Amino acid sequence: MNLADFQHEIYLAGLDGIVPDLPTNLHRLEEVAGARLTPQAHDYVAGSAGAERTARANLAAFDAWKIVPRMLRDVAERDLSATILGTPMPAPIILGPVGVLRIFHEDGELAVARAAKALGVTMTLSTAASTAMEEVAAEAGPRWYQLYWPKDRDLAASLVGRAAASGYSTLVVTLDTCTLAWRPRDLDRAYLPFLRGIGVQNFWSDPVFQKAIGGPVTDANRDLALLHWAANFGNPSLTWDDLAWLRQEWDGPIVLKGIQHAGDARRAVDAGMDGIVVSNHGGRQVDGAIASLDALPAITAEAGGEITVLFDSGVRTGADVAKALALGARAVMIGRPYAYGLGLGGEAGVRHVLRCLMADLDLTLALSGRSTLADVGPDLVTR
Ligand SMILES: Cc1cc2nc3c(=O)[nH]c(=O)nc-3n(C[C@H](O)[C@H](O)[C@H](O)COP(=O)(O)O)c2cc1C
Ligand SMILES: O=C(O)C(=O)c1ccccc1
Repeated sequence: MNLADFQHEIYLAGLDGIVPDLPTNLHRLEEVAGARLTPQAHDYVAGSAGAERTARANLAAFDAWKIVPRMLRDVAERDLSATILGTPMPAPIILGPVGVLRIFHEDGELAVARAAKALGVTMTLSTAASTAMEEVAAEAGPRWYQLYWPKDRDLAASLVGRAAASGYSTLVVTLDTCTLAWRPRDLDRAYLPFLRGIGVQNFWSDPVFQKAIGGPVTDANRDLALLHWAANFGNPSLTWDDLAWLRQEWDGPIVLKGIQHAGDARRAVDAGMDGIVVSNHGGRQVDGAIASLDALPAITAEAGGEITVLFDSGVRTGADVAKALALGARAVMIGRPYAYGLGLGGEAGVRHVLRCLMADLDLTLALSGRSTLADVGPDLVTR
């Protein structure tokens, strides 16, 4: 696959008067989605914590870094493929974990799995998925599993055991959401999809969970199931010491998602972790927190040589990906853009988003004189 092919396809279709169904500028997807999603679902995905200052800062941080292109470097043959934690990728772009995808489209996680598989892109399935992990696995290509570590250790063990058994190769443990933040848009609508029983499928289908509530979830015990879910979902008492237990439960790579401080990156190395995602959850957790891109340089300086550093929060364009790579990330995760793509166009909408971002990245790097990821380093950018 030539990553820039998508650009040629769009221009060729244009000769027949066919223009793309969705905007190719992924910043614009949010506006378009505003007109098409339910107001609750749109506010849920577009919204962030507090006054949404960190969400805005995440985007603005990319504006502060500028790419410095180089010329005459023979960029005719290009290859942006990478192997990240043993997973081969056509480009250093991963679908990050986004829960409750059925609020955007009836095919939810299955549509995302099909789109990702068609392009050989890795998807990360959320613990808060609206489709059970085994069902998603049956349709998915390369896949990672994101753990929201529940209070009950047996339940945690069961979730990760099921993920391993159904072929999820890397465990992504999200640390920044041991409880949901103050999110005014959701509060003002009294909207939480999980309270409506969406995003609980990995629990409903779990044998340890079912045992705790005395059997499979039915209309009769649904309220009990939701209470048990709510009591278990977040685990604010976790500490770094708990990672030793998880390390024993999971044979493959473990990635800690939500790191923003170089000291925590160091602790991840010390705890025997394989990777980290420098992320602030898209500004959905601590409003007023540092922009995720601004946290990246100190973290890669501290631990980039010892642990695989991934990045998310604010990635919308090929230039954004290039900047994160230049500042030391090995790959990026995307979140909101593919949720909008799903809501607007189902499987084809997710494919559109991925092809836009991969083609844009390829063209950005080529026009900057870089044909492989090995050519991308700190000298690509300046402030
Ligand atoms: C609607 C929505 C749901 C999310 N659900 C999860 C989740 O279940 N698990 C998780 O680790 N992160 C979740 N995230 C965070 C994303 O993985 C990612 O960190 C974030 O979207 C990055 O910010 P951006 O989309 O603005 O680039 C969610 C984000 C959104 C927008
Ligand atoms: O909304 C979120 O950001 C999120 O991570 C989440 C948390 C719980 C269930 C579903 C998604």
